[in-house]
Amino acid sequence: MSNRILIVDDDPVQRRLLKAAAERAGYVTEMFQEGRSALARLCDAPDTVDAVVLDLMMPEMDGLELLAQMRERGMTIPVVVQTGQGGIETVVKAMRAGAFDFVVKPVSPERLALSLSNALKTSQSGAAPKLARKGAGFKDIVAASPAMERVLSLGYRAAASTIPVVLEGESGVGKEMIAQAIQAESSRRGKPFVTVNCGAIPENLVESILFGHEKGAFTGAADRHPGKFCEADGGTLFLDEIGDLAPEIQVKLLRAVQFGEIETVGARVAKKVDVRLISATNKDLIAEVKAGRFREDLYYRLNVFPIHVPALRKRKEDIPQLVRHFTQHFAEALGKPRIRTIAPDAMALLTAHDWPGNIRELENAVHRAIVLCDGDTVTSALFPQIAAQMPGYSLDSRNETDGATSLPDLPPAAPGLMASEPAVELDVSSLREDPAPPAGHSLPAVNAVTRDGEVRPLSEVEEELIRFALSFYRGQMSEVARRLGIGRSTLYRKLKDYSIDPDNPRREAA
Ligand SMILES: Nc1ncnc2c1ncn2[C@@H]1O[C@H](COP(=O)(O)OP(=O)(O)OP(=O)(O)O)[C@@H](O)[C@H]1O
Repeated sequence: MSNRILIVDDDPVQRRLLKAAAERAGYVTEMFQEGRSALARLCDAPDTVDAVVLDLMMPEMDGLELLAQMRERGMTIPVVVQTGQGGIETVVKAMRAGAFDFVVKPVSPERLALSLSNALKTSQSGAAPKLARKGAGFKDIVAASPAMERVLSLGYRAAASTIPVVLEGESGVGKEMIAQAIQAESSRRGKPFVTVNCGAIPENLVESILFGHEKGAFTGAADRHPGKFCEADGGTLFLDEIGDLAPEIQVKLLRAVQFGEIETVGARVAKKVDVRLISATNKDLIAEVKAGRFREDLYYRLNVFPIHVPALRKRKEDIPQLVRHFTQHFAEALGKPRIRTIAPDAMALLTAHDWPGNIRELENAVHRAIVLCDGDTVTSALFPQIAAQMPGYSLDSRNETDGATSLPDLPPAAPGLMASEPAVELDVSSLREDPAPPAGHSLPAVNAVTRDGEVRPLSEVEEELIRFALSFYRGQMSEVARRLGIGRSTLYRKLKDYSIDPDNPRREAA
């Protein structure tokens, strides 16, 4: 059956052009001249729409508003936004709001067809094929940074006993993965590892899900249910989002931890269980205790061995290894063994991004890129959402009709400093970082040669490199100095010499 595309544009001429182009590419179309009726249609039957082509500038509910409303309602239908020449700022906003791609008016039928086919490919590939999780040990955790080495070393120690552990850290940093590794490395390996997301269970069901219920214990309890504590008997219970647990359940949990016994709903006697507890939270638990939302006695019972898992932006050294790891995994999982190379501009972009969604976000971004990758190289053009969020990276509208979101424009053929670096062999796989960025996706590198083919003066190259490093490391002076291999005072002197404003390295200092 043909895919159905919603076209939302207030301009009747544009609507006709888009309809003709989409239908020529084999899609069924539905037309809307403003955002509100399109939203009503989407809310009515979202499953019957495969993609949306959305004009950003419309009266009343504009494209950005419609996009926000769709995301608020949890709709993941891919949206291709279209903008007029020079509307790049709005495009950046739209990409941040989750648009899949953007095109510039008047879009060519070929460009629209390519964008829609990419959008449909990603949405139809479904959820990420999960990495091997059950039984995964410390060896499966990718870590290159000293911060993660510390986490792993604490994890190994925790595995040597049954001490209650609390893993603290933002969502997506790998807390559950570490909990599994602790279990896999402990004497309980091979025993049940049961996960409960305390924040996701409706309040009235938490007690029976955790501690179980007898048949007929309450209306609707048609059968006996053992509960997660019983399921985990002999193994480990992983309590995710522990900070979301209601106060009445906290009391019962305290009893289970203190006495090793649980009270099943509707049962007359308590039951002994042998469960190792690992909890996780992305809240500041001590602040929750201070605010009276989390019991202090329970806090001290659970938090005997705290492990803080840092956010990915605080351990950027892990990013290249993670990118290679996920690339290899998804290339295999999606049957694309041809993908063996990561372009340096892609690696630079991914390393510079701050990853608010941490490793989960990185994993999803690489998954999406591998789905879209038709060649053998992962390029930065496969990460338009990330590029849109990067200060210093510009979405160059001139190349949009070529089907690519291009990154900073540089003299095309001149060999850059980075381009002269040798290929890097990946340690985790046979993947290779490509030393030469493909044409049109040039690295924001410093070129060694002028457009006339002559070597540039050292001072010019140095100045450009310092400006680039300041943007790349977001003005973190110690990091910039360390990476450039100079002292901080030398760096400050050079900023003065070259009149570089560290807060805005692309401009001249005042
Ligand atoms: N160091 C790592 N190496 C490889 N994969 C990782 C690593 N850390 C996390 N992941 C992957 O990232 C994803 C998110 O990890 P995980 O679910 O463990 O995070 P979390 O901190 O428990 O998140 P949440 O708080 O939202 O539950 C998983 O698919 C996991 O396999």
